[in-house]
Amino acid sequence: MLRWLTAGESHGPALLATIEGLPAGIEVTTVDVAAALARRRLGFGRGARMKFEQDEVEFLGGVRHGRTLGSPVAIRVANSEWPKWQTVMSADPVTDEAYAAADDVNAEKEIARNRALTRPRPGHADLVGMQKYAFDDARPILERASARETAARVALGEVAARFLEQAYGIRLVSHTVSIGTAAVSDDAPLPHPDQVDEIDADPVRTLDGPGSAAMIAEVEAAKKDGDTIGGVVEVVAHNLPPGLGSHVHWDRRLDARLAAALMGIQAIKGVEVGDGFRTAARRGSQAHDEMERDADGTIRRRSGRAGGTEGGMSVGGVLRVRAAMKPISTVPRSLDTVDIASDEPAKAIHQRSDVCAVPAAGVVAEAMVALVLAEACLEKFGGDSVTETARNHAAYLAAIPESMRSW
Ligand SMILES: Cc1cc2nc3c(=O)[nH]c(=O)nc-3n(C[C@H](O)[C@H](O)[C@H](O)COP(=O)(O)O)c2cc1C
Ligand SMILES: C=C(O[C@@H]1CC(C(=O)O)=C[C@@H](OP(=O)(O)O)[C@H]1O)C(=O)O
Repeated sequence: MLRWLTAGESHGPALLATIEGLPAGIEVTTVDVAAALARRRLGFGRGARMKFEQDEVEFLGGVRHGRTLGSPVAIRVANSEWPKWQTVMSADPVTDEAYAAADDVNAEKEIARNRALTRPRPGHADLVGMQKYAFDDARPILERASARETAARVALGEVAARFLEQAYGIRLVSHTVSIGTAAVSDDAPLPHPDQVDEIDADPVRTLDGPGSAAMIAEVEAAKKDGDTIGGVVEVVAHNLPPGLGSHVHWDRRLDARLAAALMGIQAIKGVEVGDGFRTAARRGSQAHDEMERDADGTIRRRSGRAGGTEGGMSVGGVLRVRAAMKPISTVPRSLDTVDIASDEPAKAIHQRSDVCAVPAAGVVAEAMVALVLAEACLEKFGGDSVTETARNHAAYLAAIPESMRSW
């Protein structure tokens, strides 16, 4: 069983992430995790924070001399913002007098920062969070609702991705498919994991030159209008074995688990496995992946419309999932809301924010897919060391009769 959790607030001292159930022997270092976190900070349209955020990483447990021990892995990702927020986000009680007495040139700013946020943003967690958790201030809600938390997931996702590659040769890549109405061309080839650096070098994380220029223009136009913009990202995983997940129960279906994991990312409002919604508009003869035997007798699917799952199981080879992100809800030109302190109509809170975080969402989606696949692989192959689970994987593949081999 693979279990993982994150903790921490956007302006608290740090985020914490822990994962339990990974085997021993995964090679992973703080440099790997820091590199993954740097990828999440990328992307045209992100706010000021990403320019100075350091995402300092520390393993607190579970790794020794660059290899996992089989014990829970614990990772701390520091928040560069913490020094400015120590009073506002103090775990222990702080009085107004303590603010005033603070030997701090920013004392006034801190007092301002601590004022109750009473103009909830439509589209953010503010109002419903205040109702549910009985706060008259949105601060305690937005601090955890913030997608700052995704840094912790990306840290864990990197450990999962190292594991998948070392044990089973599974590799992942993500890219941006569209921002606003601008999209990569329909016939653009699927990205390969070898192209990650090339994708990351593009301001919106795509390999499609004209698509990139059009998406950048969409972000620029939104920014100029004091607006925000969303889009669609895709994650592609290579070299999957057949049979991850199961058809026997809804919550064991790999597609269901991927959908839940992607939908669990802040601001993701739609998930597609393979051609998903586009398949719904096709006839059956054009919707499925017909099979034939290759010259060497291996069963080959002629297309990948299903995205690599049938019956809730990976079919083997390439997996392809998409996630649709809504526009950021902290809209600079501010949406109408109600001030819950004065009961008056008001403009929603506006604090520093991203205009577009779609490229970063791709990196987060990649991490979530890695975590789901790591869990599904461990269910299928078990093992307490990388060597043991790799051996089980090889034995499973070798035991599939030749007449049924499909890759
Ligand atoms: C990578 C990433 C960055 C985000 N940045 C912001 C932001 O700067 N401002 C904002 O209001 N929302 C941002 N969001 C979205 C909010 O966190 C999200 O809309 C909010 O938590 C409410 O959840 P919901 O949209 O899923 O309903 C971001 C989301 C992601 C995935
Ligand atoms: C901090 C991150 O994203 C944040 C996500 C976010 C939100 O509301 O989701 C709001 C902003 O936070 P802040 O008020 O600190 O600028 C973003 O910067 C991050 O991704 O690391």
